[in-house]
Amino acid sequence: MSSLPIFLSTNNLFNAYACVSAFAMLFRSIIKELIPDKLRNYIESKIQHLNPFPCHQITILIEESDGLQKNVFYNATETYLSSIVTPSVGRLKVMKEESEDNLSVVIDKGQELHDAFQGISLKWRSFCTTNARKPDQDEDTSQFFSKYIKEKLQYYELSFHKKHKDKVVSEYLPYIVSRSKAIKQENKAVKIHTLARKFEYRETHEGLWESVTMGHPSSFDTLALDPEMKEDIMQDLNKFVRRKEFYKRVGKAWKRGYLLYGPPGTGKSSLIAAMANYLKFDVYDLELSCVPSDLDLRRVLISIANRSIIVVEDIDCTGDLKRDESNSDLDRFGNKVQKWTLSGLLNFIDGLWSSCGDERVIVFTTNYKDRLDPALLRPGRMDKHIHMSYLTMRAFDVLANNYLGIKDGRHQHEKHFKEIEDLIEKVQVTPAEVAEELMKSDDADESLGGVVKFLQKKYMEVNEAQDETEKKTKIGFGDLTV
Ligand SMILES: Nc1ncnc2c1ncn2[C@@H]1O[C@H](COP(=O)(O)OP(=O)(O)OP(=O)(O)O)[C@@H](O)[C@H]1O
Ligand SMILES: [Mg+2]
Repeated sequence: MSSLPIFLSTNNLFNAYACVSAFAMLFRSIIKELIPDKLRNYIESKIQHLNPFPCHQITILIEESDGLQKNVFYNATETYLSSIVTPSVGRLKVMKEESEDNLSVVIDKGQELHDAFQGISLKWRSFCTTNARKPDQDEDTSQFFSKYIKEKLQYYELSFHKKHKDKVVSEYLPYIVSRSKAIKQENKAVKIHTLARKFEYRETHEGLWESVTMGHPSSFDTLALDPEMKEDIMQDLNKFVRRKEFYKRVGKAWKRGYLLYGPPGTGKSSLIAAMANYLKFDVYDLELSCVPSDLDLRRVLISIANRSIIVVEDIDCTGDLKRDESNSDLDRFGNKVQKWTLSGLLNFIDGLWSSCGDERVIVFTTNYKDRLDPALLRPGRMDKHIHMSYLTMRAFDVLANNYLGIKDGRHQHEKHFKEIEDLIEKVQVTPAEVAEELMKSDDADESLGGVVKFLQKKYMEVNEAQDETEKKTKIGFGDLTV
């Protein structure tokens, strides 16, 4: 007797609610026609209070497209949701974009996901609706399928308590956009671009650059540099990328120039790769000898994307850097053509053209800083000069860890590390040379022994060279005194 009324009352309750809602809608449309706005708002607010089941929830729809244009916020939502997927989601879809490193996992249609933002509970649901029907007998199948795709609508529903509407719209939704950008950036595969061969012959004005995935494994962890120097470079890069507003305020183009100088094999190119991997910026390897004129140089530099590293390697060897207006060449038809000039390049670094493009890092490398035109070295031209020097003991620790997995060599391999420490300051060896020795064996002791022998040999060579010079000087004096 007692269970029946409860069952009925639940049913009745819903029926009653439906009736009240229908009546409220009808009543609202009548008063809309007949009653002035102010009075109408008042009556409507009273009706809301009369509603026995006030709806506290609000739902936002995020559709994949409006039928014609793609909704970029839908993509942002998809990326964001894939980063907060929990084990409670029963069905997932896996996708991968060509330009990205990682797989992205998105929730499948009909699935729910819960999120929290500044204490607000949010519920997400994924939907996919299709106007499923069979093609008519006389209907062209290709037309049917293109129509079918248009009629397939994917969307997300976001529900939350209506009192949080303002916060969700003004803070949570923009947060999704910025998070999705950051996630895309983290997953992005860094590319290296080189000037297309065709460019040399001026046959094309499009596709100036060709690119491949860089795949260089160098990182700040694997770079054998003194820790303070590493930290300083990383801090400098961090400061640069977050100072958009600062650059705008002080009226400077948002870019940063680095000059890396030092002997071959000290890690200049490795540092560039580490910077690119750290910032997730593409690298544009600018081979200046392929650039026929200042006009082309401008064209090439303008076509470089933002958030990139422009690299000019071995700038001291790049054509006739010191020649300027007289710098001309013959094209394949024998005509005299003006080549790019140093002033053209400098104009792009800090002249009027420098403000084309945002968030760009420009790196010049050289083995011989003293051979560079003073105009390039002038204070303020390249923001940071980084000396890549011969190997120090602290940098060797990084190599030993990279190549042999030795974390604390002074305890594990005390004898060898002591010998290396004694010798390394007395000779000039590059990280590249020592890395070569460390690759010779998988056995740590054998490898370290090889490094010791290599350093001893270098030390003997230094001593012999010194003896030789001293001998020559003595003979010289002898000759003089005779
Ligand atoms: N500082 C370093 N840290 C880690 N590995 C290094 C370092 N320097 C050199 N190496 C190793 O030596 C190889 C050559 O280094 P890299 O090409 O970066 O030198 P470079 O200074 O650019 O030389 P070059 O002046 O000839 O262009 C690298 O592939 C890397 O294996
Ligand atoms: Mg190099």
